Amino acid sequence: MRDHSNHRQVNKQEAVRIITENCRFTPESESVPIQEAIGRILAQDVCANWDNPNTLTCRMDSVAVHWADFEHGMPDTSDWVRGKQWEFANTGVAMPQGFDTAIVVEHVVFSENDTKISFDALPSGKYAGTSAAGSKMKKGDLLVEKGTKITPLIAAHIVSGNHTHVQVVKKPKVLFMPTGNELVPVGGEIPKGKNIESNSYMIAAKIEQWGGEPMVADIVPDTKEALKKALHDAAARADIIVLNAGSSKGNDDWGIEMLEEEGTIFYHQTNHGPGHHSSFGILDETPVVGISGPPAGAAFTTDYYLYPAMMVYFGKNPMLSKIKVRLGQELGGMKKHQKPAGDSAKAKGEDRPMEGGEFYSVKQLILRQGEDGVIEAYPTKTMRPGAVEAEGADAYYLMPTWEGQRPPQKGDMIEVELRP
Ligand SMILES: Nc1nc2c(c(=O)[nH]1)N[C@H]1C(S)=C(S)[C@@H](COP(=O)(O)OP(=O)(O)OC[C@H]3O[C@@H](n4cnc5c(N)ncnc54)[C@H](O)[C@@H]3O)O[C@H]1N2
Ligand code: MOO
Repeated sequence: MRDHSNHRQVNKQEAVRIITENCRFTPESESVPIQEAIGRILAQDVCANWDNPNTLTCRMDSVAVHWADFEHGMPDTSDWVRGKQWEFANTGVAMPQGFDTAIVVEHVVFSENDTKISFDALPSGKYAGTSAAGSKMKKGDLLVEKGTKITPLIAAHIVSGNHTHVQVVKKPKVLFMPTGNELVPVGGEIPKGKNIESNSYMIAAKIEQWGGEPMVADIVPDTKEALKKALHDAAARADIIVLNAGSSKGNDDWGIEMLEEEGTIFYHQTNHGPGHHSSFGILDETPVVGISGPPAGAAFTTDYYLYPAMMVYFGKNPMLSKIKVRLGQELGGMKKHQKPAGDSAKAKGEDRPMEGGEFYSVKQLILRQGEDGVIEAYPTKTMRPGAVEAEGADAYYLMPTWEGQRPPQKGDMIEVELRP
C-alpha cells in the first residue's frame, strides 16, 4: 500500500492562493468580428477611429436659428422665412448649413400652416441645443480598456468608434482528462461493472461558459504509464489540464503520484468535503487542477478551483464573490464529521477515519430577501454541492465541523460565496 502520510492538505483559501500564484500564462490575442466577440476579453485598448459627431448636430427635436438674431433679446419674427432665418432640425442630425443654435420645438409657437413662427423662450447662448463635433468621442479617445469583458453594450460602443473587429485574448484551451478503467463513453450497452463517463459533458460546458475552449481527452486507463503519456500529451496541447478521478487512495489511483513524479504538486487534498480530493500541480509548465471522480464532487470543485485558474488566464479576479447573509433555517443536525469517533451507526471500517484538525462541510444554499430586506440563506432539498437536487442554488457555504464548533443557528450571519 502506498504511503499518503506526506500528502499536503490545505484549506480552500490557501488552495486558491496557491493556484493564483502558480498559474502563469502568456495568452496570445486574435482579431474577431465584433458580433462574435461577446463574452471575450479585450486584449488591447480600443480607441475611437473618428470624431463623433463629425459636424455640429442638433441635440433635440428643434428649430435651428442664428444666435446673432437672439444676442440682444427676443427678435421680431413676423417676417421670418423658413430656410432663411429658421429651419427644422431633429435630434442627432446635422445642423442645417449656417445655423448655429437650436430651440426645442416645445418652445416654438407655429402659425396654423407652419409658415410663421415665434418663440416663448430664448436660447442660453451661441450653440445652445447643439452638440459640437467630437463631443461624444474624438479620434484617438480611449473607448474601452484592455481586459474588459465584451458585453452587448460594450460591443455597440466599440462599433460606434468605427471598428468592425476587435483584438481579444485567445480562449484558453482547457483539457478535461477522464481517468478510470471502469469508465466507458455514453451510448449502447454498458458492460457489467462499467460506468458512463459523464463528467466531461458537465465540465466542458462550464469551461465554455467561463470563456475557454474545452478539449476532452480519451478515457485514460488506471496505469502509471498510460497516465504519464496522457498528461505529457495534454500539457503539450492545453493551457490548463483538469485531471479527473484517480485522486484518492485506491490501489489504482495514480493521478497524484504521476503529478508528483513528473511535475510539481503543491497540495494533495483540501480540508473540505465533498471535494476533499482536490489537488493542484504543474506539469511541463501547464497547471493541472485535480478533482475527484464522483460527479457531485467534480461539479462544484471546478467552480472552486478551475474557475480561479481560468480567471488568472484572463487577468480577472479569481475569487468568487463573498457576501454576508442571514441563515433563514437551521442547516440540519450534526454531520458525519462532527460526530465523536465511535458514535457512528456504521461500522468503523466503512467510514474513512477523520484526519483531525479543521474540516469543513460544503453546503449549497438558496438566497432570498427576508421581510426586513436582509438577504437570507435557505438549504436546498439536499445541501450537498453538485447534487442535481441542489442545482439552482445560489451560494456555497463552508460549515466548520470540527470538535468544539457550534453549527450556525437560524438568524446567525454567515459568509457565503456566490456560484460563478
Ligand atoms: N479509502 C478511501 N476511499 C475513498 C476516500 C478516502 O478518503 N479513503 N475518499 C472518497 C471520496 S471523498 C471520493 S470523492 C472518492 C474519490 O475518488 P477518485 O477521485 O479517486 O475517483 P475514482 O475512485 O476513480 O472514481 C470514483 C467514482 O466516480 C466515478 N467517476 C470517475 N470519473 C468519472 C467521470 N468522468 N464521469 C462519471 N463518473 C466518474 C467512478 O466511476 C466512480 O464511481 O474516493 C472515495 N473513496
Ligand atoms: O473528495 Mo469527495 O468529492 O470529498 O466526496
